[in-house]
Parts: sequence; C-alpha cells; structure tokens
Amino acid sequence: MVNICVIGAGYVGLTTAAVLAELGHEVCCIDKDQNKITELNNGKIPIYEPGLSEFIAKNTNRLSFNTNLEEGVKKASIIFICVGTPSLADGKTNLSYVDAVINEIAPCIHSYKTIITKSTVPIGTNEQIYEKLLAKKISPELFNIVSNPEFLREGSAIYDMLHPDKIVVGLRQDDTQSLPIIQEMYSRIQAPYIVTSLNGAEMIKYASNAFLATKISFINEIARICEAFHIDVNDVSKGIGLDPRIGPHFLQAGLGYGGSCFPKDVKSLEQIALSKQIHPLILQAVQTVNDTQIDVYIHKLKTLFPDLHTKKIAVLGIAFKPNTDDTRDSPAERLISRLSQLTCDVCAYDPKAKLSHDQHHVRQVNSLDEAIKGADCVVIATDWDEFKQLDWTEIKKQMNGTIIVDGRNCLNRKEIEQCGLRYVGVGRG
Ligand SMILES: NC(=O)C1=CN([C@@H]2O[C@H](COP(=O)(O)OP(=O)(O)OC[C@H]3O[C@@H](n4cnc5c(N)ncnc54)[C@H](O)[C@@H]3O)[C@@H](O)[C@H]2O)C=CC1
Ligand SMILES: O=C(O)[C@H]1O[C@H](OP(=O)(O)OP(=O)(O)OC[C@H]2O[C@@H](n3ccc(=O)[nH]c3=O)[C@H](O)[C@@H]2O)[C@H](O)[C@@H](O)[C@@H]1O
Repeated sequence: MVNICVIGAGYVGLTTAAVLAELGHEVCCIDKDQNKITELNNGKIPIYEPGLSEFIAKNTNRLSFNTNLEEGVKKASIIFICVGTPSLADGKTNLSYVDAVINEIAPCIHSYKTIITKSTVPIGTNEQIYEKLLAKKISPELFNIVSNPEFLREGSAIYDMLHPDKIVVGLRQDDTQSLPIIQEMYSRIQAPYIVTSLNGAEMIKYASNAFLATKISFINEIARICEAFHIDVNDVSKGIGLDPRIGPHFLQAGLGYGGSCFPKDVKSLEQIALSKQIHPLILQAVQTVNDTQIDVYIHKLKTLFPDLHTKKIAVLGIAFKPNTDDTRDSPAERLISRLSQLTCDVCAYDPKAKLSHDQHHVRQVNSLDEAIKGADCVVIATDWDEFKQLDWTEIKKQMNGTIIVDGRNCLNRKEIEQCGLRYVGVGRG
C-alpha cells in the first residue's frame, strides 16, 4: 500500500483515484473546483461514467476528496497529474493547468516523490517539468518525473484502466528508482510494460490517438467513394477488418470523430511536427476529412429537403459518443449548430447529455417520443444502444415525414425500409 495524491477530479483523475484505491492504495484526489469536491464528498459523481459511482462508493474507505493540495501532496509518495490539457486557439496545447500544478506542488516537496504525468502533454513537457522543479531549487534527490499516459475510453473507463493492453512508462535517462515503484503500485494489473524515454511515452500517446483518428477519417473517405459506386461501406469495414493487419475497430463511418481528445491531440501533434519544420500531411488530411464530414450530411439533407429551413428535425444524440454525458467537441452538437444556422426547427434528445449552450431554433426535450413527434426527419447523431433498438413501426406513426438519417451507420437498413421509412446513411449503397 502506498499513499497517492491524484490531482484533477475529471474523467481521468476520478478513474485513476478509484482504481488505485481498488488496488489497495490510500488515495487523496484533489481538485481546485470546490463544488466538485463538495459533490464528491456527498457521494455525488459530477460526470456520467458507467459504474464509476458504485466503484467509488465501494472504495471510500481508502479514497478521499479534497481541495487542499498541500495536505494531499505532503502525505503522498506518489503524485499523479491528471488535469486538462485543452487546445489553444492555434491548435497548440494549453499547458497552463499543468504549469499551475507544478508551481503548487513545488513548495510541498519535503520528502521523496514520484511525480507521474497522466495528462496528455506535448513531446518534451515532462523533461521541462523536471527542469522547472530543479530551477525552483527542489533537490533532484527528492523527486523523479515519470510519464504514464492514459489510454482509457470514456464509457468504459474503469474496465480500460483495470485491463489495459499495455502500461507505458516514460523515464528520465538516469532514473533507476521509478520503474520498481510503478510496477509495485500496479502489481495487481496484468499488462505488458513499454518502458521508454519521457519523450517516447509522450509520443506513444499522441501516435495512438492520431492513428485511431486516422482510421476513422480513412473509413469516412472510403464511405464517400462507396456512395458514388453504390457500395455498402459497412461491408467494406467488415471485409478489410478481418485482416489482422488492419483489425475491425474504428472503421465505423459516420459524422466523424469528436470528444475531448482526438480533435485536440491530432491538432497538437500537427503543431508539434510543424515546430520542427516537419509537414504532417497525413495528420492534416485526417482533420480535413473530419472537419468536412458534417457537410456530407448537410448536403444530403438539403437534397432530400429543398425547403430544409421549414422542416422539423429530430436529432437523437448530443454526447460525442454513447455511454457518456460528455459533449466536448461533439459531432452531434456540430450537426445541431449547422441545422440551427439553417433555421430548421431542431428537437434534440439524449439519454444523458445536455446541450452545452443555447442555440436559436433548438430545443432539448426529455423524451424520445417528444423529439420524434411530428418530425419530418430523424437523425441518429450518437449511437446509443436505445436508438439502435427503436421500434421503427412506432416511430413512423409519430413522425410527420419518413426520412431516417443514420449519422453513425449503426441501424439495420432493411428493418427501417420494411416499415415504410426511407433510410439514409453514408456510403450505404
Ligand atoms: N477524458 C478522457 O477520456 C481521457 C483524457 N486523457 C487526458 O487526461 C487529461 C485530463 O482529461 P480529463 O480527465 O478529461 O479532464 P477534465 O477536464 O475532465 O478534468 C480535469 C480536472 O482538473 C482540475 N484541475 C485543473 N487545474 C487544477 C489544479 N491546479 N489543481 C487541482 N485540480 C485542477 C479541473 O477542475 C478538472 O476537474 C487530459 O490531458 C486528457 O487529454 C487521457 C486519456 C483519456
Ligand atoms: O485520449 C483520450 O482521451 C482517449 O481518446 C479515445 O477515447 P474516447 O475519446 O473516449 O472515445 P472513442 O471511443 O475513441 O471515440 C472517439 C470518437 O470517435 C468516433 N468514432 C469511433 C470509432 C469509429 O469507428 N468511428 C467513429 O466515428 C466516436 O463516435 C467518437 O466521437 C481513445 O479511444 C482512448 O484510447 C484515449 O485514451
């Protein structure tokens, strides 16, 4: 058992804290947001992440929440940095939250600490953190810096952290102390270790997200070509996915990728490359395809409805993916904004997520029935299971029109057509 301080009570921080407590450690999770900490201390979890609430409740004897960073850091021998690293306007990474944490923890280092960065940070950041702490006159005998990037997905965060496909550990060249500490801390997790330099670990994280985003933009481009030749892209995904060199995952065409990480991390890696005068052609193409994917659907809608601005559109899904209430950079919200600009009457429904801001002509309703009632067109924007299992005969009765736009290529086309509805996907033949 070790004493651990996790800084940042967001998706990654809360999951890290809960999993480390489950592994038997004494964990204090710190956030500067007093409301969040009050909620957590009252047993309320500020985000929707399946199973997280129960998992935290199960481990409360070893898990505490606080705003007092000094107290948390002083007691701990291991410190996790899990604060946000959002994009700046130019696509580079905003490191102000990480910098603030370093400034706050520096005066509290009086005994040996292993400082682990879980936040996704640009190449070179962990080396810079080490130098910054030295510049603040912290003795190198008192700390080490480790990069331990996180690969969890929202919606399955706990499972992913307990069953990772690898544990990536980036170390400074002369650091012989940290690896055994990390291995001991994670001793109950079975996974291969990738031990590399600090820069290497940072790059593995960016390359991983960029590759997954590339797969999505690739299949979206293939879907556009499929459409021109009346080919079903879902068959193509299955066909190519069976080749183990390609793999079946992340080949679902649709509205494109979103969320708090893919868009910002691909942009950041592009900027990292440009900072070294490397022109990242693939990364730029990946973003261009993604940035124009909503246009594909708007074009379809305009062709289906020449008087689109007079139509009532039910948009099912607001979250950037199912099983989360996260709307950060959500393709569903991007689509809603475009429909709002076109002055359509938009009725949005999501089982968990809320629209992040008010928009003209857009209403969020509390039930699926309310959204669908009188709709000229239903758009599936997030592939929640409950949308995949809809009774289309009943839906048809409630709609005014007959068009179902499958923005995630996740519906059974035949089933929908048999109910007398018209199915519109992307690249579905
Ligand atoms: N969300 C995800 O699924 C994944 C995120 N990541 C990376 O992990 C990092 C964190 O992401 P999220 O958990 O989504 O962020 P988040 O935005 O949900 O949470 C960050 C938390 O840090 C807190 N915070 C900021 N500055 C602080 C300070 N000085 N002291 C204490 N608390 C502070 C904020 O109040 C907030 O609660 C990012 O770098 C992200 O790229 C990595 C893998 C998965
Ligand atoms: O760094 C991160 O934050 C995380 O980013 C992603 O996880 P997440 O953003 O939770 O969600 P994904 O399941 O990867 O989906 C991302 C987006 O791609 C879209 N997507 C996904 C798969 C697919 O085939 N097609 C597709 O359009 C989803 O709808 C969603 O908008 C990665 O999968 C995680 O490994 C990583 O840790």
